[in-house]
Amino acid sequence: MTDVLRAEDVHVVRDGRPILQEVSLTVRAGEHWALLGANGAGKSTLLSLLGARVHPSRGSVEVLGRRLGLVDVRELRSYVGHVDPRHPLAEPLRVRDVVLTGLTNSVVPLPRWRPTAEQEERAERLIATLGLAERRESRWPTLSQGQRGRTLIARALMPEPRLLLLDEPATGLDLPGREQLIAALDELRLAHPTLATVLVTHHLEELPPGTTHALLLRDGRVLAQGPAAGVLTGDQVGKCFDLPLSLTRHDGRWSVRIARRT
Ligand SMILES: Nc1ncnc2c1ncn2[C@@H]1O[C@H](COP(=O)(O)OP(=O)(O)OP(=O)(O)O)[C@@H](O)[C@H]1O
Repeated sequence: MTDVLRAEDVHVVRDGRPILQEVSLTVRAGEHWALLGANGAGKSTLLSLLGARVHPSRGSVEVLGRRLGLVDVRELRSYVGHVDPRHPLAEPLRVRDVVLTGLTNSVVPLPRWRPTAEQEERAERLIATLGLAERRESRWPTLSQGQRGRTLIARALMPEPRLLLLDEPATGLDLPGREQLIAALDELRLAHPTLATVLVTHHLEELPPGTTHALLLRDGRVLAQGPAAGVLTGDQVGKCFDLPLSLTRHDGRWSVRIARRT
């Protein structure tokens, strides 16, 4: 399988403080990674690095064989969809127009820019895949947080990225919103079999059943990584959060609780 992303021995230092240390990660086409760790462990920093928004202080990051620092970051970013729940949209754009801004990588439509018929068709298909067909004409301020999240995923997919980065996409969602998001992510996996994803979350309950791999970060270092079944265990996740944990998996979904002493 193709390497979509390869980070090797990456270090990030901010204000003289190490934020990430000795992080290596390879993501291949069709893999779906969960990135877990306590507050401040470095998850968002790692995601920004993978999305070519932050440069490593040491080590290398390659997106589709192109090395960060040696090629135009705008070119690298065009291969990566980054879904940021803090998307700074203030204007009352319609869902379909927000989705189309994924092509211009702008917050609002660029003046005089018009999509082609194929681009409009792609936007419609993604809107349908993300379960937003009935909302295509709704305006941003009238959308629920879950609908906004799914709109941003469709937007990030417009330029046909090979890698989709999702930073806590279920934050603030109610139960139906969270479940719709998880179903939409699984649908996406089936509709785009070569797409790779990296999803940051605090809650294992938010992981889609299609999650194939996991990486646990602790204090800026990789505690464990690899196929999800081997990494998402009570023992490993417990070490990551410094708690005695018990994990179970049912119908592809994970749940976690404090382990009871016997
Ligand atoms: N711009 C910055 N300058 C200095 N330190 C920073 C900067 N951004 C983040 N940090 C620090 O880097 C560490 C990792 O932050 P990061 O946001 O990557 O963690 P996280 O695992 O995503 O945390 P959370 O779960 O709280 O979102 C934290 O200690 C944070 O204070």
